[in-house]
Amino acid sequence: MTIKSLIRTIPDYPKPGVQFRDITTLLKDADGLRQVVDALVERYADANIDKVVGIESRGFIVGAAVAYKLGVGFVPVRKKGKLPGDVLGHDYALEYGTDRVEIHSDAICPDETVLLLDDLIATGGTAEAAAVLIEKLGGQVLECAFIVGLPDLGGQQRLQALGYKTFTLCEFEGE
Ligand SMILES: O=P(O)(O)OC[C@H]1O[C@H](OP(=O)(O)OP(=O)(O)O)[C@H](O)[C@@H]1O
Ligand SMILES: Nc1ncnc2[nH]cnc12
Repeated sequence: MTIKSLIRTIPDYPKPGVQFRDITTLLKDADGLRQVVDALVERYADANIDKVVGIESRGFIVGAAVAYKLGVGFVPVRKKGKLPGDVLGHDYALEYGTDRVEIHSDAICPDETVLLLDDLIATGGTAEAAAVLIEKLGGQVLECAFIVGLPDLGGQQRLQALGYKTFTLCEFEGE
């Protein structure tokens, strides 16, 4: 089965009007999980990546697997107040609410090449906030990669307008 066909849609979650793209049905499928990790590892195998940054919480799952297979370290970007050390933070708006993400100040070294990974891009606010944090630490964002893109919500265009490259494994458009 394709990656897209393994993603379940839950209408009106967590708020009326939101079509929630649920990747747990993809992750629990051994072949689906393998397809996702292998496709991302193949894309970035020769890109000289130093770190993979994954965004809480769903970005941790695929981010850690990809970092392991690329043979590089994994860095979590977390929601506010969850990281124990000295942090940098950035506020952002969600499709349904607002939040703040943080990264450990010593997580990225200047000039490191970073792959930013998350499960899904909607408005792009979360990924933009994470990319800003990586750059504040001196890292270079090679690309922002996602399992799912929701082009109707404009996130990829938003990141591209800011100069970031984006990549998605599948998209849900007008559905
Ligand atoms: O492009 P955006 O509009 O910023 O939205 C995308 C973000 O929203 C979801 O995370 P959520 O904040 O729901 O947290 P979770 O992964 O812990 O469920 C998703 O996993 C992305 O991180
Ligand atoms: N429609 C959606 N489905 C799953 N996760 C999301 N995060 C933001 N919007 C989302």
